[in-house]
Amino acid sequence: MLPVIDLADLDTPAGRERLREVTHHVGFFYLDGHGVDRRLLDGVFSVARQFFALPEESKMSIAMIDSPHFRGYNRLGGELTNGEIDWREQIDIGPERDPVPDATDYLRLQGPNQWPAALPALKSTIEQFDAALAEVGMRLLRHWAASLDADPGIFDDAFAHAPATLIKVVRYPARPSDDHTGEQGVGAHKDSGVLTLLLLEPGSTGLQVESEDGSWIDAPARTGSFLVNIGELLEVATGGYLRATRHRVLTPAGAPERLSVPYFLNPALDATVPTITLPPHLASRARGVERDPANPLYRTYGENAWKSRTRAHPDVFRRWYPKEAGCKLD
Ligand SMILES: O=C(O)CCC(=O)C(=O)O
Ligand SMILES: [Fe+2]
Repeated sequence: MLPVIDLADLDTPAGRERLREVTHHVGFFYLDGHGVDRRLLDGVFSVARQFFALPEESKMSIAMIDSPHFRGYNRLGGELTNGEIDWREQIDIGPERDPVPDATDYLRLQGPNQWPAALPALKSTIEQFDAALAEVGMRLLRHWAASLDADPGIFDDAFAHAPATLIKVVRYPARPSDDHTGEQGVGAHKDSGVLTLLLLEPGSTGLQVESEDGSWIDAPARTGSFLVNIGELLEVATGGYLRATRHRVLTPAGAPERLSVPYFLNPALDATVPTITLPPHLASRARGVERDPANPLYRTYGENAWKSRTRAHPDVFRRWYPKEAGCKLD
């Protein structure tokens, strides 16, 4: 089973050292003691269920294809990971801001969300969820910084101004037992930001995490906990000391429905993630940042985000940025 960490234990040096070592080796853990009200989390699942139960045309009224900022709903089959179709429908929600005038490159990700007129509670519930999780995420980040002998506030500047958090509300439909077309719920990937807090429905299965020896371990839901993992930018900031762990969701024939709400804490689009100078006893154990020609890692968050958004949603990329998409995708 994956390790469990209680947020309250991180106030001691021993607790922080454990956080650091767990994230060095495994990169994933269950977080207890986060203090987020259970009623709020139940409310998130309740609006998620209501949204996915809406008629197709209501859901498509906020389709991502209509957003130049990659916000909104994708139906089953609307997203790719590793070039393969994922078996999930989802809404992507980011910070509610005006678009940047004449934006180029990744600044085009800034803009308004799309909210369904048929379900006003979605917006208010997600706003409360966002506020609660931002606080938990920032606390964790300060603990990580301290555990690496860095100034606990080293990440604050990058986050304080216009963080580009992404929230996904996701449903993997049950796969019929006679559907043998594939088993990719979401393909194996690293998260592209700094840190992810994943809210899972009690009882949900299908998520797997890659261990250090390359085998896959199951990460079932644990009641009352968030599942936490780091993203590529923390791997970059620590020279690979902390591990952005590859993970995937399997939905083989007969798999039950799964709902999840990943909360990706990210810095400002134009923020460059600071590099932490590790003390010698840690530096000697840093593995360096993984180099994968198919997945270049950038220190500016927006560049990383643009890479992953355009790759996951080539239809949106082509519709709004046809010239650029033509060069990259064809
Ligand atoms: O749905 C899940 O449990 C995991 C989703 C995930 O890894 C992602 O969206 O990045
Ligand atoms: Fe992920």
